[in-house]
Amino acid sequence: MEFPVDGANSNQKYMFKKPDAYATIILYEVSAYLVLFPGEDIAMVDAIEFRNVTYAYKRVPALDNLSFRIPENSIVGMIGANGAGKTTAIRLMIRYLQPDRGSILYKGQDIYSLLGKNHMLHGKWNCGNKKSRMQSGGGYPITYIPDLPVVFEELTVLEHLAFIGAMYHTEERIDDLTDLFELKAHLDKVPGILSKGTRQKLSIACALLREYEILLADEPFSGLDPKQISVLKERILEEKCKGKTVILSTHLLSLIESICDYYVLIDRGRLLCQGSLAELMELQGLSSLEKIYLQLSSQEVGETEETETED
Ligand SMILES: Nc1ncnc2c1ncn2[C@@H]1O[C@H](COP(=O)(O)OP(=O)(O)OP(=O)(O)O)[C@@H](O)[C@H]1O
Repeated sequence: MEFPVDGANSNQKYMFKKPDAYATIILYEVSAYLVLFPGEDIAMVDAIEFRNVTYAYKRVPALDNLSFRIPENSIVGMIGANGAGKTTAIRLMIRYLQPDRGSILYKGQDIYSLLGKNHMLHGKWNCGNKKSRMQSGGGYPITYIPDLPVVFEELTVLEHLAFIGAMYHTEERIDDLTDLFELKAHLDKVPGILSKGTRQKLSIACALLREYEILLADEPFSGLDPKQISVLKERILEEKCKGKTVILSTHLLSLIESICDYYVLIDRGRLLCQGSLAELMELQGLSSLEKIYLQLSSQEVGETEETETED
């Protein structure tokens, strides 16, 4: 590798005879950046960050001072027992619910600061064309596969897709998605006569139809046959290759172990642990995600039982 030498152009930024000196100035600039922006992680940006989030449904506590991070451009598995708070965390991320305490950040910005209050709930902020959304600062580009498909009972499969495609100006994707999820034979049917798995595929196609940066998927494999599970896994990996972030809430640990880069384990609304599989395996001295989950969740139950007995 050649480095610029003195004399050629005195206005050039780095003029050193030795590679060491060149490297030194780069190190100096990186260090200066870290001093100026100590909270910034150059290598890993957070797509989403929960900071001490607490949420209760009236008097039912669901999340308790929960903090975790979702690294950008990764596939993240959100894992926890029934009632642990995964769906609640997802509903907070899509701004369907609002935290009682704490904050949720999207790339370092409070999710509620991203667009005006009038656009906060139920996807209203998505209205308008692509250009106006870009002009409004890029908005909050999250799409969502709910745990139970949300459908309009009177609309056919094609009408669902045409409606959403028209809203987001992405009609051109309908053909590919109906092909991919084998929906072509069902285009004229209303949801009431579809099988559970086909309703789920409609829900997935609706979510993938729009432009987004983060895909939140709550039990997305529910009801899918083995071929379609494989199709969805492939599609999720492709989305990551395109720079997207995917958050998967699921109980199917062995299924997601092959695709997730990072895990967030939740128990009764609190964080059990988070990290890559390698980090978690090293930390816990165990060889699989299932073993880690079973070990940590049984520890937590044991601790609680002890406390309750003492009381
Ligand atoms: N609409 C609601 N009203 C009252 N309590 C609720 C409501 N939704 C959830 N909860 C409670 O909040 C807690 C967290 O539930 P949540 O659905 O977030 O758990 P989860 O981890 O998604 O569970 P699962 O794996 O069974 O889907 C539970 O105690 C649940 O009973």
